[in-house]
Amino acid sequence: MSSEQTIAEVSAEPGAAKPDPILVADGPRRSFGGLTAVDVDHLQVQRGTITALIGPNGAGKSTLFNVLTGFDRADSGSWAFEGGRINGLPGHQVAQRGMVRTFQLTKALTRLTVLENMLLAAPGQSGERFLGSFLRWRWARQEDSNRERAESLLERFRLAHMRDETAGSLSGGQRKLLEMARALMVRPSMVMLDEPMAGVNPVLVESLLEHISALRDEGTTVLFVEHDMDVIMGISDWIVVMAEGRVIAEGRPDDIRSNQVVIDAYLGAQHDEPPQGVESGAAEGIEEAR
Ligand SMILES: Nc1ncnc2c1ncn2[C@@H]1O[C@H](COP(=O)(O)OP(=O)(O)OP(=O)(O)O)[C@@H](O)[C@H]1O
Repeated sequence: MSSEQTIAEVSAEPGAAKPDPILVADGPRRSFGGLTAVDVDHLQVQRGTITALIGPNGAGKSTLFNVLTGFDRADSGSWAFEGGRINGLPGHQVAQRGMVRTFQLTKALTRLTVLENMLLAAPGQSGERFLGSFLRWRWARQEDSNRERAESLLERFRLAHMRDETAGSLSGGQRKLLEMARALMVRPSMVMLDEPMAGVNPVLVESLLEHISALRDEGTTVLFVEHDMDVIMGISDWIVVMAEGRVIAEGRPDDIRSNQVVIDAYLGAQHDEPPQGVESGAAEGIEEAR
């Protein structure tokens, strides 16, 4: 039975148990001063699915991403990836275990070429100066395989012709492709994408969506934060909705479209802050579907 078939049988409720979860989180909590940014009871991500993490501005989505991937420290909670506890591990160790998140290219990275960006994201980038001759030989072999993988990912993401250009010369959409390609250098079993479509033109959105579907079809689990409701409803197998730090709803796109708690959360958030941009589109998308 495929993961999609099994996810179809899961009850649409916050904290729902999944048939084959790749990630299981118990009580991740993070506050900043008096503000509780994340306070999630329980969350499971089903292996082999595309799961969207959505919610109004300030819901805690990015903070939850940061905490789970070891790029921010939780106040409490424990979580396991592929059955092994990963809370407390730094980001690079979480990535080594196969759970990798994308990052926006920093200023420093935009000065490097596209190919150099890929190679920097490869495994085994440290310790070169301490290597003995045998290890240096092995390292060289590793370099060759990293380069091969980088070249083939650049082909796949249609960036090969840009390999020697600086990353800073890429368009917004091409940068998003590069961010995704970089994440795949370590052959992750789960990728976490933070707003992969932000600022991308419609043609490249299509291309990014195809890449995300292809990852799922190859067996990679995808968890992504996104605001565009058409994208979310169109591509997700499962949707997790956060508001005010908590998971307030979970389900398939059809469950979420008609979920009054979700509609209220978006409208409530808009009431606090005047609707603008994608946020207003998001709430309208949900309202239209009622
Ligand atoms: N480093 C920080 N210091 C203080 N407050 C923070 C910090 N990071 C996040 N917050 C606060 O935590 C809350 C959750 O923020 P977070 O960025 O996780 O939400 P989000 O759902 O990702 O929002 P958006 O969709 O706008 O990106 C917000 O109120 C935010 O202001």
